[in-house]
Order: sequence, then C-alpha cells, then structure tokens
Amino acid sequence: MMNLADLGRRGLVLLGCGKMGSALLEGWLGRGLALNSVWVTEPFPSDWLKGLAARGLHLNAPLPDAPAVVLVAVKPQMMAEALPTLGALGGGGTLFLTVAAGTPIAFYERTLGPGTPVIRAMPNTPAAVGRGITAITGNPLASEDHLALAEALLSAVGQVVRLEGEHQMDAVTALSGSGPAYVFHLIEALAAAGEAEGLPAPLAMQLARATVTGAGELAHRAPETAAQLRINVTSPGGTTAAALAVLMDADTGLGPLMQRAVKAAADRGRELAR
Ligand SMILES: NC(=O)C1=CN([C@@H]2O[C@H](COP(=O)(O)OP(=O)(O)OC[C@H]3O[C@@H](n4cnc5c(N)ncnc54)[C@H](OP(=O)(O)O)[C@@H]3O)[C@@H](O)[C@H]2O)C=CC1
Ligand SMILES: O=C(O)[C@@H]1CCC=N1
Repeated sequence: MMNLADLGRRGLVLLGCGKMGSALLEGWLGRGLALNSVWVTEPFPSDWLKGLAARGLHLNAPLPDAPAVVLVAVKPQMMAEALPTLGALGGGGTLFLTVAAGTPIAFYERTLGPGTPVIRAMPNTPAAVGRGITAITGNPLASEDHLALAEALLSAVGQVVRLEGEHQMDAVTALSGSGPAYVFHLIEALAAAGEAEGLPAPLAMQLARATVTGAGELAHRAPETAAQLRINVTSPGGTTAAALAVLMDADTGLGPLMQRAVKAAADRGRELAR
C-alpha cells in the first residue's frame, strides 16, 4: 500500500469536491495525507472544506505545475466546462483519475492531449463510511504503477476491483455505482409495506432500516452465499416462502424488475457517453 504522505511532494488536485470528492478526501486525510499537499477547485465549497482550507488545504488557489494526481469529481454535465481549465496539466506525467459517470476516457484524451494517463473509476457512496466498492480501468498510458496508485488511493474508502476494459463500465455504474440508491429505496418500500399492514410509520421505518442494514452486515461477514443466507431465513411452508413466491416470480418478481432497472441505468450511462 502506497503511503499517501508520498503524494505530498508533487501534490494532489481535486476538480470538484461535492459528495464523492469529499468522501474520498475524508478517507485520504484519515490515512495521513497532509492538508498542504491537497489543492481543491470547487465553486461553492462546503463549510467542511473551508475549515480544511483554514488549516492548510489549498482551496481555489493556483495549482502546482505537475501534481502527481488530479481527481476529477464533477458531474458529467459540468465536464465540458470544467476539464479544459486543467488542459495545461495534460500530457505531463500527471495521472488523471476520474469518477464521473458516463464520460468516456476518449473525452479526457481529446481534452487533455493524447499523452495523458487516464484512469476511469466508478465508486459508490458507501465510500463515505469506508465501505465503498470502486471499479477501475485505464487508457494504454496508465501504467501498472498508475493503476497501483489509483488502487491505493481508492482503497482508502473500500474495496477496489480492476475491470477487463472500459466496455464494462456502464454495467458497473448501473450495478454498484447507482446500486446503493436501489437499496435505500428498498428500505422505503419495505417501510411503506409495513405501514400498509398496520404498523405506525416510525416503527415501520425503524424495522425496515435495521433489517436492511443488518442483512447487509450479515452478507458482508458470513461465509455463506447470498442464496444460502436467504434459505436460512425460509422455513418450509412459512411466511418467508409466501413472500418469496411473489418476489421470485419469473415474470413479475424482483429479478425481471431489477434487470429492467439496471438496464435503464446502463442505457443512461451509454447516452451520457455520447
Ligand atoms: N454520488 C454518487 O453516488 C456517485 C457519483 N459519481 C460521480 O461522481 C461525480 C461527482 O458526483 P457527486 O459528488 O455526487 O456530485 P456533486 O454535485 O456533489 O459534486 C460535484 C461538485 O463539482 C462542483 N463543480 C461544478 N462545476 C465545477 C467546475 N467548473 N470546477 C470545479 N468544480 C465544479 C460542484 O459544485 P456546485 O455544487 O457548486 O455545482 C459540486 O460540488 C459525478 O461525475 C458522478 O457521476 C460516481 C459514482 C457514484
Ligand atoms: O446517478 C449517477 O449518474 C451517478 C453515477 C452512479 C451514481 N450516481
């Protein structure tokens, strides 16, 4: 694991520091990255960022000539406006690590110059509690050292997996990038169903939230497969089996519904890439 303090000499730049940029920065600072080795470009900085700036982080200040890494964490819709401001850093040994959904590596190469190492990463918001999962893939100029550096940076907020190539990125975005939202919606839907069965709203929400987070933690820690954990809950002829008959219906169950949802997200990723 690379020592984040090693980045201090050349510096690390964040272009955009909203939810995802902040989650990553918090993880890095927690692992010993020095505040004065971080430059953040962000039009509307949070109070948290302003507090860090008071303690040495460079906020909306002139950038170093050749930082080790630029993390790009603006929304894809802002990319065409934001990225060209860093054009001077392209092609000069700075690794561009981007978490933006949809925007293809070719866009960065066009904007920053073909000699620029680019790694595209797809994290997710459990990064905020160190339990994210991030998938990465790079252009041909991204060396093994660059990939290892990206892995070291991103492992500060959870697991990291390498993809076979960029062609897998839309599916990954639709599964793990957007996936936490599906789980949060499951909590909402479960609570609403409990209310429909007569429970008061606060109790239904407490039960639903604890059930989803508890089941998630069990899935995280237990050696069994998800299928076995499901079977462990299901008494023959009991209540769970009755619910699963609905949820596992081949036509109207959660399987085909989830396929439609994930396909919609992947299709949107492909649209954003155009
Ligand atoms: N949220 C998620 O679950 C995930 C997000 N991503 C990707 O991460 C990226 C960031 O998303 P997220 O953190 O949620 O979004 P946010 O809107 O929270 O963060 C984006 C930040 O970039 C800032 N910004 C806008 N224009 C510029 C500019 N010209 N220069 C510098 N900064 C600018 C925005 O400022 P302002 O608010 O003032 O406009 C904002 O603070 C996106 O590309 C998204 O696709 C990837 C995986 C998961
Ligand atoms: O909704 C989005 O576009 C981003 C990408 C993955 C999660 N959030």
